Amino acid sequence: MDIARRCNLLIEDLSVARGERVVFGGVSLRLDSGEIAEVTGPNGVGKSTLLRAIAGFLPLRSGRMSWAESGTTDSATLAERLHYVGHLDALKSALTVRENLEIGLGILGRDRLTPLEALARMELAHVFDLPVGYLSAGQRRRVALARLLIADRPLWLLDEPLTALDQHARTLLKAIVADHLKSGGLMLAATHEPLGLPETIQVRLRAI
Ligand SMILES: Nc1ncnc2c1ncn2[C@@H]1O[C@H](COP(=O)(O)OP(=O)(O)OP(=O)(O)O)[C@@H](O)[C@H]1O
Repeated sequence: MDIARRCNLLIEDLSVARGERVVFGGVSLRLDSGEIAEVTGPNGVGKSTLLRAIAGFLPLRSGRMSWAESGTTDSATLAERLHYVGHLDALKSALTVRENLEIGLGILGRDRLTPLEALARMELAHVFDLPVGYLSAGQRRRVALARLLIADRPLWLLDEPLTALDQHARTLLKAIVADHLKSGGLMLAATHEPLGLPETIQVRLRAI
């Protein structure tokens, strides 16, 4: 990512409903290039719902959301600027890791690392040609996270990114997140466990 490109995500007074029920309301947040926020709160309070709404998978009930960039003439939408990694890994078990990552290329485009380079960054190059169905839960998670490194998208939305990762993989993830933020990226994570990165903005959701 071009360090000269500055971006920000502005969320104002957001509320989202699932079915007839309003899950949360009054959520506001401003996130600028280089910043990370963690969304916390008890089970069922709406952390995943908030990330999915920002990703454009769920409609807003009320409130506003905007994305701004400077230093680029490309007027992409927010959906084209984000990576979303849900708590389900969205990998196809019958396909190899290589094939799964190559499908991602078609959807996300590629302008950063190759699939093999991205996998090597997550220290999993040796499983490149194995079917995903052969992998452990933590290895699957690492493959899903490797996708972040293939297409250069400034906003990362990660739902419970630490799930199934051992201590070493957590350290790898923290390093790629720190690099992303240093190069002007933004990240919003829904998590029960803090990632432990400095100056993290806290968004605490409360039951309504
Ligand atoms: N597809 C759905 N249809 C209707 N309600 C849903 C749906 N998915 C989730 N919900 C409800 O929305 C609320 C928020 O769920 P969400 O998954 O966002 O919570 P969460 O804070 O991420 O929880 P957890 O910590 O358990 O992951 C819950 O009450 C849940 O039952």
